[in-house]
Amino acid sequence: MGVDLRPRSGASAAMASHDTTLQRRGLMFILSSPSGAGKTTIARMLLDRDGHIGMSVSVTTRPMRPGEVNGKDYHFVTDAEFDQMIEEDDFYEWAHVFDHRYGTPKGKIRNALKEGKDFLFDIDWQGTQQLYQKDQQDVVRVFILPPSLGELHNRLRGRGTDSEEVISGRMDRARAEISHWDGYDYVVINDDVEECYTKVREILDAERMKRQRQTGLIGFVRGLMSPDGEPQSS
Ligand SMILES: Nc1nc2c(ncn2[C@@H]2O[C@H](COP(=O)(O)OP(=O)(O)O)[C@@H](O)[C@H]2O)c(=O)[nH]1
Ligand SMILES: Nc1ncnc2c1ncn2[C@@H]1O[C@H](COP(=O)(O)OP(=O)(O)O)[C@@H](O)[C@H]1O
Repeated sequence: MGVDLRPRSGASAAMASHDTTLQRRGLMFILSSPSGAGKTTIARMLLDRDGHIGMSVSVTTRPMRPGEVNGKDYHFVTDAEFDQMIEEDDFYEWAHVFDHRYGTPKGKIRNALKEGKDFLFDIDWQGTQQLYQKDQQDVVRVFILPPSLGELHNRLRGRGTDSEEVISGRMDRARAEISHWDGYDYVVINDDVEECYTKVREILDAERMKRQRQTGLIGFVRGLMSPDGEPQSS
């Protein structure tokens, strides 16, 4: 039997006009991968195409790469500045990665989550574990794998941002990083970039719909069950 797609009129149009966008809690969407597998590429696609997610910009002591922007890709700081931030308890988490330190600043994340804002984190497995221990209910962990180690090497070379020595250090660490795949909720292989993006996007959309994140659901269902049966959408 077909579905009636004709425009609605009268009472049925009024019934259909309820705003059923329910209030929800934001989430902390973590993307991790061995260096070169494509998490920065996927993160940028999400930021460009989804107006509801913001980036958690990490602080790092590593030098800026050509094309990177201070305050957008990272907050680039000296060792002394990083030490001071640790002392002042400014980090949610921080870790040594390669020869440098990286950390997630506390900023305004907690309050923004309550208001329904989502945050994207490009952090490694150590940071992921720390965030998960602090805030299991808000964290969604996605691990991106390359289709092969040969392709990973090609991508690191093709990116053109690291010397051969740095690339070989990153390749040496790739196996160790991949061994943490089972500490994640989802694992996606980045072969074709658009396909990978679509899968990551589907994960994000489904996680946003989770019952426990939809804080407006209780009021909505109470309204439905009230004598007049009118939903309340906050
Ligand atoms: N724990 C933690 N790891 C981070 C943070 N920021 C970046 N990283 C990780 O540090 C690693 C190196 O990052 P980067 O130098 O940008 O190299 P890339 O992964 O090759 O682009 C990556 O695995 C990032 O996910 C952070 O705030 N905390
Ligand atoms: N699916 C893909 N196919 C081919 N090249 C890719 C793909 N995904 C990413 N790349 C390229 O590989 C390089 C590494 O990607 P990047 O996003 O910087 O990785 P990561 O942030 O994980 O270190 C970049 O030059 C990027 O354009």
